[in-house]
This record gives sequence, structure tokens and C-alpha cells, in this order.
Amino acid sequence: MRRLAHHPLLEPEAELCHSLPVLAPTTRPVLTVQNLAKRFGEVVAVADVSFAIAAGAITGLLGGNGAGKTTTISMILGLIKPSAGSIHVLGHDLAREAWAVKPLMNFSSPYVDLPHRLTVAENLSVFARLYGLRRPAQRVAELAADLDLEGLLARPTGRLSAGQRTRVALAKALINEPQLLLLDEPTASLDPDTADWVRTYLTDYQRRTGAAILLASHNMAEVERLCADVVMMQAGRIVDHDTPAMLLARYGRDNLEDVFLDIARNQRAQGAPP
Ligand SMILES: Nc1ncnc2c1ncn2[C@@H]1O[C@H](COP(=O)(O)OP(=O)(O)OP(=O)(O)O)[C@@H](O)[C@H]1O
Repeated sequence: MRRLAHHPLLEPEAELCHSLPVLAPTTRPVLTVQNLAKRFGEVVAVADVSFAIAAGAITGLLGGNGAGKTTTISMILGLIKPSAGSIHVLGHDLAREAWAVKPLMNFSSPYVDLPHRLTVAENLSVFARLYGLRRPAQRVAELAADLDLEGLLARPTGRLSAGQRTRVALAKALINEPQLLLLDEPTASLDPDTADWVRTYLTDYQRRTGAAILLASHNMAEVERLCADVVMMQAGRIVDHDTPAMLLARYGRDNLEDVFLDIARNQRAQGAPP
């Protein structure tokens, strides 16, 4: 992977994340997705999807099974080539400058496993080196302390519980202190107390670093708590996009779960995108 000189963790004099200032949300888009589309043969997985996420904001990506969330995230990660449209991260076009974009982002998904036979420390060290960090051991130790992984570092990753694996996946996702973080079900398999702790951690991380986060979740209470705005997808298209408060008001509901059900049952609100 080519190095990106201006990423803070890649600089020789880099200060690790504890020293980064708290940043207020700004309007500077970290991620801009324009007219994104993906076809798999006859299947239109994603059609004409456009949205942006500002620095310091968390956007929820919601939709029922098969709505196109994973395909959208996979295109943003550069794992799947779009059929049409563009993706820019901090002004870099993913299609033409992937080498500049990839060090700026990271992801976690319960559906992507880390190698089972490697210990937690080995797995995190591999990713620290892949991202070209100057002080990989220091970063692994810092994340282990932050995410309460110190007792697990010497354990083979495949022998961890689902909840422990979720925390390791989160550590891997934060290893390069990404400015764009893509999270698929980040609290799946966590007990309520640990899930709550992870949500607080993510909010602190986003405030401290000014990172933009795209969060795909089926947990509506989580989305309501964390997200500044919510993109609702259905059959590959955005069917609504607004703040949680505006969505609740528009659909006349008092929780996002009911808004989600209205959308799933095609009871589109007045003023929602066509
Ligand atoms: N590789 C593929 N080949 C063919 N069709 C695909 C492929 N990947 C996804 N699809 C189809 O694209 C559509 C969107 O799938 P996607 O996985 O993006 O949905 P999702 O919103 O993530 O759903 P879920 O919540 O069930 O994970 C579905 O109809 C799916 O069957």
C-alpha cells in the first residue's frame, strides 16, 4: 500500500489519537457519493444513490434485507466496482486515486472474519503494518487498552466469543485512525452493557478525531442515538434521507422502528424523495 504523506499517523512526528483535538462537525464532506449504481446481471442492487457525510458526523444507512446497503458499502470500500456514479473521499476520486483514499478509511463487519489461527495481537499487528503505521506496537497497545482487549491479545482470534471478536474487529477498524469509518452492525453480538460502551466509544472517537462514520444497522434505537442523519434504502434506491427528528415528524411516529416499518410497507411520507 502506498503511503499518504499527510495522514497524521503516517508522519514521523505523529502524535497518537489521545492528543488530537476535539473537532466540531463541519460542512466539509469527507465522503461524497454521486449517482452510484451497481447491477449484477439482471439484478439492480443499487440505483442512483447520492449522499454525503460531513467531517464529525455519523450517518445511518438503513434498509431491509436486500435493500443494497452492503453493495453500497462494498463500493465505497473499493471492493466492488460501480456500474455508474462516483465516490470521493476528502476530494479524492476512488476510481482514479484509490492509493490516496484507502489509507483514509477502514471498516468493520461481523461478516468479515480475521484469520482464526493468528492471535489478536498478531492480527492487529498485521493491519498496523499494512497501513504503514510508524509505531505499530504502540498503536496495538493503545487500542488494546482502549477496547479492553489486553487479556485477549495472546489468544487465537478463532477461539474468541462472538462479542470479543466484535471488539477485536472494531480495534482493527480503528488501527489507522480512519477519517472515514464504515461500520456494519458494530454492536451485533454484544451484550447491552458492552454495546452501550461501544456506542459511547464511537461517539467519543468521532468527536475527538472529526471522523465521518457510515453506520449500517438494523438496531433503530442505536441509529436514533448515534446518527445525525439517516439514509433509508429500499430496492437499491434512497427512499428518504433526513435527520432522525425530521423523519419522526414527517411520518408522524415517535421512534425510527415505526418509520422503518412504514417505509418497508411503502407508506411513503409526504415530501419524501420519489
Ligand atoms: N454478487 C452478487 N451477485 C448477484 N446479486 C447480488 C450480489 N450481491 C448482492 N446481490 C443482490 O443485490 C441486492 C442488494 O444486496 P445487498 O447485499 O447489498 O443488500 P443489503 O441491504 O446489504 O441486505 P441485508 O440487510 O440482507 O444484508 C440483493 O437483491 C442481492 O441479492
